[in-house]
Amino acid sequence: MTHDAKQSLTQNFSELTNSVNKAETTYSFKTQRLKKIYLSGETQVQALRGVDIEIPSGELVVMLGPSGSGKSTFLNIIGGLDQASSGHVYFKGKDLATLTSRELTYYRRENIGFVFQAYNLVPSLTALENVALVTEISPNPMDPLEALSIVGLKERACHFPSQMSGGEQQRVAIARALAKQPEVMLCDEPTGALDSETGIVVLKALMAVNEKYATTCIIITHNASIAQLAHRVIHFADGEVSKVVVNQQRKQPDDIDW
Ligand SMILES: Nc1ncnc2c1ncn2[C@@H]1O[C@H](COP(=O)(O)OP(=O)(O)OP(=O)(O)O)[C@@H](O)[C@H]1O
Repeated sequence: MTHDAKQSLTQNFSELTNSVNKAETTYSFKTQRLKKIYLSGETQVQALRGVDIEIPSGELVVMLGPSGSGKSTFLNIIGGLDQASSGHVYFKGKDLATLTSRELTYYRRENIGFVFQAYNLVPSLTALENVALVTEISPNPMDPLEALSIVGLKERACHFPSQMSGGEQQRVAIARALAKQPEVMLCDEPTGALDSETGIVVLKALMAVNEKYATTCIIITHNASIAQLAHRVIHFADGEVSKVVVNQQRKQPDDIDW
């Protein structure tokens, strides 16, 4: 695609999201009757059974629920990695279902930072180069070194992934997601592979991102203690939201029992 075509698409999407009803813009996401059915041979799996939820901008949200309750499916759909079978996802008021696949690519690239349990760093690139990979294709990136500094790794910028611990590699992955200055960070089990001490450092990095940039952070975890850090806790059960709890008091990562 030519540079002009890219610019035009980017502009179109910005116009789409900027032209939304102002009342909607305090929410990063709203979903309505969101359903997802996976077909596996002759079997149908109802992963989401009609999820209605609002996720306010700037919040740190934790999603809890048993294995298979639909958390990752939900995250993948709101992140534009997968499509719902029916229902709606509104990002700042704009229905994702109306976007072409190309617009969806721009939506993901410009608005969403992904962090997964696997760090997915390029082994032959330094920490700084891994972060710079993303900033090179982002319209509004921050300096990669600044992103590394927010996660406490400025001094490790020239190190390769093999020279870093799991927690450090995950912090590089967070810096990489953060460096494009996304509206939202979607984190699927970001501490799943880490011991408690390292996990706490990673959670501190995510909280720093949420506080410093008001980035909406949505974190899936199996560790119920992590819910104490959140503004809002969304419980999933059997493809539905079973409960939403707004924490009146939040804890700091150092104060939770892992
Ligand atoms: N690509 C797929 N094809 C078929 N079924 C799928 C697919 N992805 C997920 N599922 C099924 O959908 C349901 C919800 O899965 P999902 O991964 O969203 O749950 P989860 O709450 O994230 O689980 P976990 O905590 O184990 O990651 C499960 O029954 C799962 O087996």
